[in-house]
Amino acid sequence: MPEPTNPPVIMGNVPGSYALGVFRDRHPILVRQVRDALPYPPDRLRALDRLLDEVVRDVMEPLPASAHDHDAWAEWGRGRFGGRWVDVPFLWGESYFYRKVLEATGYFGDGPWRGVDPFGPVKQAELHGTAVDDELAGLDRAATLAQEEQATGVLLGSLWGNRADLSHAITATGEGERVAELVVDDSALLWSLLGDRPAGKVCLVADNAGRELLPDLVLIDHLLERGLAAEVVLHVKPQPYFVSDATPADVAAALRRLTAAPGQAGKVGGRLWQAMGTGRLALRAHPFACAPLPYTDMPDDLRADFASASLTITKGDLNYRRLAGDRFWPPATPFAAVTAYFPGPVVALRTLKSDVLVGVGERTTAALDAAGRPWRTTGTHAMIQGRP
Ligand SMILES: O=P(O)(O)OC[C@H]1O[C@](O)(CO)[C@@H](O)[C@@H]1O
Repeated sequence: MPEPTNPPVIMGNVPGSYALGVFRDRHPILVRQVRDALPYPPDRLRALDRLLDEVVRDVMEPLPASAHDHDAWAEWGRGRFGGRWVDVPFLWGESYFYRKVLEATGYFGDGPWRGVDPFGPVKQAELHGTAVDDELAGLDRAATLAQEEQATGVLLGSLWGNRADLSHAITATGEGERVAELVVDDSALLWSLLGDRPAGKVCLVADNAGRELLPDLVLIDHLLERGLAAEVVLHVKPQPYFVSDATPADVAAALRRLTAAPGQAGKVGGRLWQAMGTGRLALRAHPFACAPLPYTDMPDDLRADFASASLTITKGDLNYRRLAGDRFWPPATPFAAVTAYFPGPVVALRTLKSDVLVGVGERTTAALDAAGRPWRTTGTHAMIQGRP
């Protein structure tokens, strides 16, 4: 398949655009929420106030020279510091924003706030909320279904779990009803990639913790239990990112939540706990997971990991943006062409929360546009999109 010519990168400064709204509206709210979420001391509060001022004045400052990753960001951000936040690529600017939040809270510092997740309180509230109780109880009902329905259920559970994203929730007006009909449905391809050959390694590149990670873990258990995967590597973020992105600590918390639950949920938790102990389920938190770069730029060790998998499943909108490239692709551009660089079969499970879209025919986009309600950035629509 010929390589498509790269269309323009999504920038933050397009008037009226989704990206501009994230910089202008969401980021200041988020800094204020972080400020109020934990009892920070005066120096951290001052640092958070400086960050708030920086995003409101819209002048991007570099990381302090003492930051452990100062040089990497200086290189990635060459020519950008001192300029406006909105004038950088959307993906780059959002990534840098979350890095600056961690700097302000002292996450990497030498003080007592080192390693304290600034988004911990919202993640914990979600994980221990009653919505999760209900969702876990649903696993008992699902266990009575026929095998094929169970498989569909765990896949759709993981897919729609992506709506539970606490960064999107900040400015979203209500949850918005989900539209059951998928924009793209390559689920048959996914099952055939898993079932038509001896079970191998599956990489699952996770997105959000809590209400998304729990159904991801249920999907992983399904793959291991049904012999569709011999081993699973669960990729998470090495540090807090995009509010609710899953870190190793969030995986541990989700597994504890599962094992403490009654019924099927507890059984799933017990099996996965054991799988972690034997290495059938491995955790990886590669630094590249928080880099402001698309997967085309992935380092060799990560490439080798994906290359050795019989399937990589990526979760969520941000991973989709990194997989396809955060660009204004004509929606009909084939997914297979855009992801040809990826070192193995890949399937993306995503609810649509940003402008990137490929592999969707003109008829479908026209019909969705004609329905007269926003669908590309609201998380109401979803897709399962892959290539062998
Ligand atoms: O949790 P997800 O599905 O990766 O979505 C995160 C999304 O939230 C945003 O930060 C804001 O909507 C998007 O830029 C991003 O793609």
